[in-house]
Amino acid sequence: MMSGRDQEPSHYYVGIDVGTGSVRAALVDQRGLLLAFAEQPIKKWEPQFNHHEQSSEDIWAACCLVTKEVVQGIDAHRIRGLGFDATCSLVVLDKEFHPLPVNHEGDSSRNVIMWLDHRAVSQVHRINETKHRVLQYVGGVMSVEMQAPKLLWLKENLREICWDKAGHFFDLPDFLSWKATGVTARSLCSLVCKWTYSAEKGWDDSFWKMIGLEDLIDDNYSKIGNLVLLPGASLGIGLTPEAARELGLPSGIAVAASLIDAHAGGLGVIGADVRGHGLTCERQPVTSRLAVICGTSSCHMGISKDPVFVPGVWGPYFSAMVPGFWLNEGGQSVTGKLIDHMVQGHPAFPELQAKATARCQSIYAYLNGHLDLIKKAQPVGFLTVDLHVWPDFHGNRSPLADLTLKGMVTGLTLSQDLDDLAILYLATVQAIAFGTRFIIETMEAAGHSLSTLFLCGGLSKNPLFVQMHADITGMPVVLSQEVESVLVGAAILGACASGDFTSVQPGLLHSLVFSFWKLLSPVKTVSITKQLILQTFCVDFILVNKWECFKKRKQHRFFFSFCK
Ligand SMILES: Nc1ncnc2c1ncn2[C@@H]1O[C@H](COP(=O)(O)OP(=O)(O)O)[C@@H](O)[C@H]1O
Ligand SMILES: O=C(CO)[C@H](O)[C@H](O)COP(=O)(O)O
Repeated sequence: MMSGRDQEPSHYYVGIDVGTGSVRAALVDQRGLLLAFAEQPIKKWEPQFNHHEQSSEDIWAACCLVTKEVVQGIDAHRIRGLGFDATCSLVVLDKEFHPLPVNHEGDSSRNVIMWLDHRAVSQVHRINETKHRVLQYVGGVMSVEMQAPKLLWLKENLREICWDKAGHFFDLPDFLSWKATGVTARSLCSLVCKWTYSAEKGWDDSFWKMIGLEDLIDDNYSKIGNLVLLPGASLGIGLTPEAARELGLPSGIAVAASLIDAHAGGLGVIGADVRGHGLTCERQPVTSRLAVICGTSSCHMGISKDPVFVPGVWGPYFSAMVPGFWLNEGGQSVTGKLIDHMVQGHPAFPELQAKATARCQSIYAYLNGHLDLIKKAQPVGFLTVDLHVWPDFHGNRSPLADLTLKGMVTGLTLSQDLDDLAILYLATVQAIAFGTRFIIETMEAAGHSLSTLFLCGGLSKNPLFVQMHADITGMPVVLSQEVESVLVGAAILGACASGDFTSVQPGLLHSLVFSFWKLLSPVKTVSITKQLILQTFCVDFILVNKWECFKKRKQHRFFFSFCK
């Protein structure tokens, strides 16, 4: 273990994070400081409603561009390791590793079914009807966003142009590590969380037979992975000369087995050193912390020493994020995407854009300022006394685990002005925070004991989003000093693979604060204290009432099925 953040940097690590909307890279030194950052948008296609596709070539090209940018001017010999994280989208390649189409149009450049794709509704329904034992480890109900239903959809819908020709099905994080090293080993993180693999028992043949995908068992599961490594393990002999040329990195540097993006974010924040901020979690085990990674979606990552079975919450997954710990992953399929959708779809959006541009502000900074203005002396929560949003516009991932649920807004008027847009935005943010509270309460009812939230991801840059999560959950929210914590998580993988660090976390599993994380993830802000909750008592009262309504979501589900 290396010591001290005062030590001169001698080693660098590159982290690459592939989100839904963009690829980001960072150069991180051995003190955990982020020295350079670059971002590049990636292409997305929605050829049909609920079909979402990407291109693995386009994603790789973006990885190359951002990596070259962050290592510019750096002594390449000091770069010791590379780590990837990515969304858990499904990449399809033929036997020669060329892209295959995942669409009826036969367009092979679109060879990725994105994680938020909901095309496989009938397939997931049939998978869930089997009640197979592997379902116990995904919260009791498999999500349409996981890989088994998508594979079944490909077999049933694109047999000739895709399924029969396929040689390799990768989770996107594993595709990236293969592309960098030529090694087809899969990360335990991807296989356990999205593919029904068990860290203890491996693949379950009976599951694949029962759902009609027995052909995947052939050749010892060679198409979906038969060599499984812990995240951070070094792959083969490192970066191939071809990938090194494309990325602008030295050939042969260590490349790590990857993580899903939410898990990299969790790894980047959950062990932060909180000493000196008066937080109760300072004296509590790391299992009292909930990492919430908020981007296009939000993922709620809680760990435990023993498996906890939480209905409607994914997991328990062993060693999928922090080695030796079980992971439960709650989630909301659209959060950042929902806020963008509500704001961009409002008639006053062009006016908002113009006003924000005139002030050189982001639309969200402008909206937050506007809410401050219109609330006058009142707490901001009063603005949504009559307006309520139901956030399940893309189904409910957790804890209801019901993809058929829909979104709803109540309390609409004929107003179309900027005030109206700002209030709708606030109600949406609140609804998302209520969703988080719903997940937390469900996890606690099943045995978790949580006291503190650790937020990261694009939405954690929005002070209103952070504050609402604190107010509505009643928990302190900790933000890491390094806002790009997901990238820090990816760089931790590279640091581990290089051999400079022995593990993604030190051996002392029960220590309150992990020293490795202390090194990599210092705390900047404790955004709310109990005192602040008291100051906003009136808001709290309204939020409590809203919460009572929100909890009645099961009735909402009934309403929808009744109308069908
Ligand atoms: N500074 C910011 N203020 C408010 N919202 C932000 C900010 N930066 C990003 N976001 C929101 O975060 C979401 C994207 O987060 P990000 O982590 O980049 O997503 P992904 O990893 O899914 O690509 C978007 O909905 C975007 O509007
Ligand atoms: O299911 C996931 C994690 O387990 C998805 O990868 C994640 O929700 C998508 O990430 P993001 O919202 O950051 O793009």
